[in-house]
Amino acid sequence: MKFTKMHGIGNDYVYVNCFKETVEDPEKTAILVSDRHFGIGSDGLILIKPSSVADGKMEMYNADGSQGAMCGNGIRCVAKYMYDYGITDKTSISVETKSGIKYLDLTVENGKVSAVRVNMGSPVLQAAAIPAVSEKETVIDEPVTVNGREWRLTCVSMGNPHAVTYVEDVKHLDIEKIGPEFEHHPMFPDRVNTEFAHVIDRHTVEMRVWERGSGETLACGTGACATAVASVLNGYTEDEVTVKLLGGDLKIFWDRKENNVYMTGSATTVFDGEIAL
Ligand SMILES: N[C@H](CCC[C@H](N)C(=O)O)C(=O)O
Repeated sequence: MKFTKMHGIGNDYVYVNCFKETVEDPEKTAILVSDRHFGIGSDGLILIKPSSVADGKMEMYNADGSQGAMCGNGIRCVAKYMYDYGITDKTSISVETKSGIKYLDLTVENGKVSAVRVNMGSPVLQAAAIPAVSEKETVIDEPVTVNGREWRLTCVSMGNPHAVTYVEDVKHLDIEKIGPEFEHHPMFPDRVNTEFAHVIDRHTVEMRVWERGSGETLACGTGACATAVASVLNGYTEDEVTVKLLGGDLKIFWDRKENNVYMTGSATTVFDGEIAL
């Protein structure tokens, strides 16, 4: 199987051009290629496919083989791949996802995409996509007990479920211990992506993330959007927020008039390869 290794500020995936290749069992393939010792090493697998309703289609799988409904860092790399590898020559494109069609604007430098701005759509505050709290309108103060202490969650869906909680110190967080306890908490029957955020000022938040199906990643695009929305809802920041992650920064703007969240960030190609499956 031919593939391209790419990352969005360190959130790395194996990308397969399914305009040319076919992946018979994407769940199994995701587990295999994601292994950082016996495979290629990645946070998961992303298939770039033709679409009947958009310029392309993104199908995303976490490292454990579970399918994700949306991937912010991934869709920026999908757009870069589509332009750099000649699938499209447009600099404003659409990509079909399990969470609807997303619209992207590409920044091209020396003939290659260097950055992408994504309209990530409207945040779902009713937590309809988060069954545990779906009866609530806007979930700002959902208490949950993890690791013997109570945490305050702001639950936001960006097409996939996120629980944002605020901490004083993200650096010394025992995320390997508490991350899985949030991910598998009974209040989230579909599991959840959890963001541990610290507000730096009214335009800046730093954050670490424990992703559903992949564990701690260096960055999470949908998680950065959820964190920005949660920070505005809690009155901590303005509508324009730089989210600082281990792998780099993402610029998030929640356009309250449109009720759309815009995410701007880089996309990087590492290498092309071929793996015998
Ligand atoms: N783990 C996520 C999918 C990947 C999201 C993340 N890598 C991003 O950049 O948005 C989920 O199962 O909902």
